[in-house]
Amino acid sequence: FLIRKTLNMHIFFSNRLQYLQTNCNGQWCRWAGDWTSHLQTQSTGQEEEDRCNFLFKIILIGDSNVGKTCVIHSFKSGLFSDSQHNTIGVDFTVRTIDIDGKRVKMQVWDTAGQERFRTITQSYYRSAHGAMIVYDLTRRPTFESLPHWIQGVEQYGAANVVFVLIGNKCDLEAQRQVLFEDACTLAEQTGALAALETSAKQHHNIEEAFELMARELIERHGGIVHQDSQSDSPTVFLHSDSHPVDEGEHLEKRSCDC
Ligand SMILES: Nc1nc2c(ncn2[C@@H]2O[C@H](COP(=O)(O)OP(=O)(O)OP(=O)(O)O)[C@@H](O)[C@H]2O)c(=O)[nH]1
Repeated sequence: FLIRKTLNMHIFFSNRLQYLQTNCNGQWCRWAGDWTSHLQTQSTGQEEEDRCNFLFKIILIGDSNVGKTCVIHSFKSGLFSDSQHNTIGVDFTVRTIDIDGKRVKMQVWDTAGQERFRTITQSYYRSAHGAMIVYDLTRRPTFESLPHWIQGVEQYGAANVVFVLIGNKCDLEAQRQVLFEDACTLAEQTGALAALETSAKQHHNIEEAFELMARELIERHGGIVHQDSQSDSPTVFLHSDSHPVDEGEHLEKRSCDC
């Protein structure tokens, strides 16, 4: 397979041989030339916030201090803080994004990377629709433990969970210990949807990572949109306590209390 590496290219799609290109500030991106991504930021009040077309649970896993919490904060608020406490157990945050006019609620679960929380965190894998497996590209050992994390997803997660590999801290280029090509190779070998490099600090590729996941999940769930009898807008849900399902299976419609 092709790996085209440019300075600004940090995302590789292992299955589709398509490339999302983005400049270093994440100002633009192009996916096989057919869409331009600028996630619209949402939430214009509680009522608006409560209405959504899809709900997906995404779990972030990976070694301690790779930047999972910072990635999530960056996604939620665009902010970065140098001083982060280690996550204890699990935590979650929610943000609704707009994908082609559909409101997609992303329930994002942050997990502790420390070994002592492993039993607790693994119990959350099962209900995740997508997993972001994060390593720190300035620390090679965090990349080398990815197969172990992937194995955990395969063992404890649902059969069809979508996962991506995320090399965080790409703002620290001078300290890089993992080549992007190595991540691409691993992504292809393990069936990951994509390999991406992000910087939570510079908010680089953060939106793109979550949008990529959302688009894939919508596609895998058939992109089926049922008409909600209560409103003009089409609404479809995965239960907030749902498990990932085979394509087109068990999509549930309900009022939005996600
Ligand atoms: N330079 C740089 N530092 C980062 C980035 N993301 C996170 N960090 C720093 O890396 C350290 C660890 O970040 P966390 O988000 O707490 O890491 P974590 O993976 O959630 O750690 P656990 O909660 O122990 O699993 C913190 O000091 C952050 O400031 C980044 O993109 N660039």
